[in-house]
Amino acid sequence: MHQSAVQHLQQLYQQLSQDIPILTQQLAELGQTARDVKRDLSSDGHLDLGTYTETLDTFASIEANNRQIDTLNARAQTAATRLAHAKLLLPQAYFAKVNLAYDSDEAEDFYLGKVGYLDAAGNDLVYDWRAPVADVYYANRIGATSYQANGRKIPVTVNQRQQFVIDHDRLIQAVDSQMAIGDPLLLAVLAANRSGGLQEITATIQTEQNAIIREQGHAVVLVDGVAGSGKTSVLLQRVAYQLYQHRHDWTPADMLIITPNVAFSRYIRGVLPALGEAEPLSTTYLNLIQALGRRFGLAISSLADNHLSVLADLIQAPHPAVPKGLTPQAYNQTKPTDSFIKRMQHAWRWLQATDQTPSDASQWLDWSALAKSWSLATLTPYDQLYLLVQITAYTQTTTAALFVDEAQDYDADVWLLLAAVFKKSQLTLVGDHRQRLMGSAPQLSAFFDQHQTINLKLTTSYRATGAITSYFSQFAGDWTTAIQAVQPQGITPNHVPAIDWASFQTATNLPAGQSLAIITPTDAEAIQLAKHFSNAHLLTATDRQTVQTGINLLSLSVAKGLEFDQVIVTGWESAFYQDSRFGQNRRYVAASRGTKALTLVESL
Ligand SMILES: Nc1ncnc2c1ncn2[C@@H]1O[C@H](COP(=O)(O)OP(=O)(O)OP(=O)(O)O)[C@@H](O)[C@H]1O
Repeated sequence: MHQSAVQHLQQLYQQLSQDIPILTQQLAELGQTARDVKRDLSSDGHLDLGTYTETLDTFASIEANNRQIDTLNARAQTAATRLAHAKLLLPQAYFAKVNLAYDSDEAEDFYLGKVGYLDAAGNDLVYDWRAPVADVYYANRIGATSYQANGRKIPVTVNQRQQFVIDHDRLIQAVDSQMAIGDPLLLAVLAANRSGGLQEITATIQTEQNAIIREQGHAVVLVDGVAGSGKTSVLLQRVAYQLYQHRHDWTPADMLIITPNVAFSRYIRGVLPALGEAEPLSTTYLNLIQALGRRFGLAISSLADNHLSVLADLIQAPHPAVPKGLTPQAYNQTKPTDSFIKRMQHAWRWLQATDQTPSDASQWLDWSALAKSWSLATLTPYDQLYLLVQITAYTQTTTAALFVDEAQDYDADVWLLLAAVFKKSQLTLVGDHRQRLMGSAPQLSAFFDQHQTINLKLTTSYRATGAITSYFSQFAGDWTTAIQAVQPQGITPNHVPAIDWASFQTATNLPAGQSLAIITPTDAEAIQLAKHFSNAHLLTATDRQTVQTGINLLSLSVAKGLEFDQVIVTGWESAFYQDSRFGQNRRYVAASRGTKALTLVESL
């Protein structure tokens, strides 16, 4: 291995190791000074408000003390961030290097890490993977090229692109990436065992994934990607990227991720902290709607039997009669030929201007009369929420960026509501149109302004061996010919007529550290199967636990989005998987959960 590379790592490692105790000490001292200043302040805290000049002196000294506290706080914040970064980088100071030449200047090495790090003089020792210059690394360019920084195009020549495997101060492997066939580091990462939660992928982000993570030209990013193509990983890396881009004005509390269930939220927890960011907010759609409903005084227990799609059209049509509950004066601010929604929005603004808004919006309009006027049997609380959001032009401004995973599973009502509530937020919606397990997925792009929307695809599947990937591809409909595998062939999937569950556990020889999933068609079968096991993990949608080493029992709908080293799918020939409408999709989802081994059991 190159001596200078080894030396460089050791120097950097030494610097980080030295900085950690220094920064820890600095933080403790700053904390002590802040406490001293506050104590002094409170001990002579009486305000000397005698004469006019004394008053001014007192205020000036309060002001000076406040400034001192602000400065101390800022210094403590800087030291705390630097300490956190040094700790994060200690096990792996960087994962890549690019050698770049700008104009006629001498070429220079840029090291890329999970976070950036400066020396005491302010020189960049490690660049953050999200820094503009890192784009040339991920975009896999070599030779004369350019990247964007602060809206400017920076021309540059990439001379060399290297990847590293590092363990603290040991440089284990260095790969010249334009020389390597395939991507040996990617393959090594993909061969690892899977249990616990999803891992961050910073060191091995692929070019097509990088384009999604760094997309900045559109407020709405729609991603349709095949099973195992890294959609969830890309979504999380994009959260981190957007936090970096907006580091002066956004915090993790400004980011919201909508996940299918609690088990999935648990599965992705930990990825952002591993990238040096705090955990963003995540919730299910139902929870989000319930919280929104409460803002309007509505108790929403279910989303079923809603009329949002119908209402979206109805509110665009004229509605001459004054809605019951509203004063005619408010409604008559606009022409009778105007749409219902235009008139209602004007009416709401008029009520606001005249200080007449209802104290309880949920009780304001006569919902059953309104339902009747539209020939609807009823307006559910969820319908009422949609109408109130539209009428009051409500926008959730506290969410700067919204992310939705498994987007294919949501119906039109969801997109109608999210598009209205989050019209000021950046949206990233990822899904796979073939992974829908019931009902029919609406065309997502129809709900957003096409000028603000970009549609991107991911067709390389990283999760599984070549054999498993080609096996599940046959059920992927229009994706079948597009899906590409990157991993070696591995073991061919295995069909068996039945499994004797009574003796299965003792007969199974699962390698240590590996996870095995037994995927049943429904929860009831997973619960039934659990009776044969003494220590299997039963996973349900509301569980707070996630994938574990050893045996996991779960239904297909819970298995969605998750992955395991080995997978056994039960009932492969049952009506559930032979269903004429959804059988293929179900098989595609089930067969794409295993990374190394797949067994299809014909019976339940
Ligand atoms: N660039 C990458 N480097 C390393 N691992 C990757 C990369 N891209 C994806 N992976 C791995 O591939 C697996 C699948 O990723 P992920 O779960 O994000 O895919 P997905 O498209 O959301 O899958 P699905 O839709 O099938 O649930 C994960 O183990 C992830 O860590």
